[in-house]
Amino acid sequence: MRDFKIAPSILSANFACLGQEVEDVVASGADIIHFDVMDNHYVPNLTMGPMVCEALRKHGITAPIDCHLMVKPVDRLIGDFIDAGASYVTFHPEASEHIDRSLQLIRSHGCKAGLVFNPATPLSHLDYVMDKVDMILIMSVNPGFGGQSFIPAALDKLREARRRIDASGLPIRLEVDGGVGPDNIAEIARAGADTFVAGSAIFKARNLDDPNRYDGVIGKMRSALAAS
Ligand SMILES: O=C(CO)[C@@H](O)[C@H](O)COP(=O)(O)O
Repeated sequence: MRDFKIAPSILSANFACLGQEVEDVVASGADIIHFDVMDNHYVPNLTMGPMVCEALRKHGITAPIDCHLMVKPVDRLIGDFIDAGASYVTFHPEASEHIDRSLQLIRSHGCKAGLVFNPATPLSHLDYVMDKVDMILIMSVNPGFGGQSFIPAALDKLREARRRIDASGLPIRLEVDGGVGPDNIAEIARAGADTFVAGSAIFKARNLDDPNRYDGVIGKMRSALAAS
């Protein structure tokens, strides 16, 4: 069985008590915290910056934080997020003038680097940089908002990304983001994903017996993965 990771997207958390929300979701079994950064320019929404990432680290969060930068241009912010405690920094090929340079910049700070593919962005951007990525993120919705429906064409793209990763022999994670939940996670895993971002599916499904826990929904996702 692949080493599956579940990464709640805090875009759907209660921002009024974000530190507690992240603590709760980690205590409920989350592996990675997915941190969506939107600039109201590359995508039509505005969310959080490096200060929020730093605040989570100061709050005591030690889980990996996966910063998905939906910002353009991206290079100037990379160092700020790494200084703030990011474990992964991923960005969109459309947001960098020099993709190879941006990937190297991330790795040069000792951070893991990733490229993100919108539904209509071809995987050919990987052609000459496979050895410089630690993560490939396939968007299964158009970026900018939580709560959208999974775009089925992402399954073919995941299969193609998995083929490229296996052919490379490199330890690259294959992440999927958008419309993922307990009902479709098995099919998505069979297409090749190993890292699953889920925002609304997790944060809208607190345990009925304890509003500070999300074990129920995370457990359902793990069971579906185990049976996939
Ligand atoms: O990056 C994004 C949206 O741009 C995602 O991380 C969403 O936050 C996923 O939300 P759900 O589709 O799981 O509600």
